[in-house]
Amino acid sequence: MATVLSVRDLRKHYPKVKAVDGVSFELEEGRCLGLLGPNGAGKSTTIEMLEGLVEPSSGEILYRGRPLDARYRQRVGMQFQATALQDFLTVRENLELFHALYERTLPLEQLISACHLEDFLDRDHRKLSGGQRQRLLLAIALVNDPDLVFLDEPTTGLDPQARRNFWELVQAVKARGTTVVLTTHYMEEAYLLSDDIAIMDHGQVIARGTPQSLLAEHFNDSVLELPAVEIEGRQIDLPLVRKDDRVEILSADVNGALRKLLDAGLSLAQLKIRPRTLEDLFIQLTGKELRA
Ligand SMILES: Nc1ncnc2c1ncn2[C@@H]1O[C@H](COP(=O)(O)OP(=O)(O)OP(=O)(O)O)[C@@H](O)[C@H]1O
Repeated sequence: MATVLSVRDLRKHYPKVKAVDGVSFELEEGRCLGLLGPNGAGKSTTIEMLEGLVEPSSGEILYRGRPLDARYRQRVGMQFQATALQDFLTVRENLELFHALYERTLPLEQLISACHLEDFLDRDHRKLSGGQRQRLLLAIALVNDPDLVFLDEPTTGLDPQARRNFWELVQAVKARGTTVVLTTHYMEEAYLLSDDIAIMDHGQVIARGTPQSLLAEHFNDSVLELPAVEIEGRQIDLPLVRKDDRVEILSADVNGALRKLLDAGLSLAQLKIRPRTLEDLFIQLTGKELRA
């Protein structure tokens, strides 16, 4: 597999904050890298430097072995914020505007059908729903048939159905072999779409790997969950974590934990057992809850 992006010791220091402070990674062709991290971790600044929009303080970014240049700008796709859309123009006119900026493009009708824009082509973009707007912004990101596409929190603010629909579109983009860099606050989204995950905090990458390898590396236990009322007032020789009206028990020996709960006379009718998730890993590594 060819390396699409090589990032070495990338930094962006502002007078009062080290927004990005020594990020290095390689991204292989056709893979999706999910950048995760709490607010202010440096994800957007990293993406903006990779997009060529923000000048790094130091470090190196190579695209297919060469520094970022005019050719790079023709070959990458960026999902802009809605502010990049032109007011008073329809969806089709906005698409045409971006279409005209590139030498190599996908036929507009193909983009319209891939991103399901048919029903509101003649509407002013300010009259679109959140999901429709994100689909338009994705279509614009794909207008130049990019080799590498950046999606910065593409589903923030969407309802669960619109988010799932958007994931299908991203999976279709991946199926074409396009390399993707994604930032997200949704762990389910990261798990589903990313081949590789980089968790950032304080401007640095603090964990990197496939979702499965990260979980295997950091956890050997499962989570047993019971309603708190089941446990109240009982002595149980297990590490318990109170979460609102539930209690979580972390155990690498599920059989042993179940025996102890039964010996203590608990009803296990409402017991849930789940494997560890990316959300658990995120909280363990950053000490922060996810943004709602
Ligand atoms: N132009 C700027 N001038 C000064 N500080 C900045 C600038 N841009 C970003 N920062 C700071 O750099 C840090 C990283 O910001 P960044 O937006 O990259 O984080 P993020 O991980 O994308 O956060 P969020 O999840 O909230 O979008 C923050 O402390 C932010 O306030």
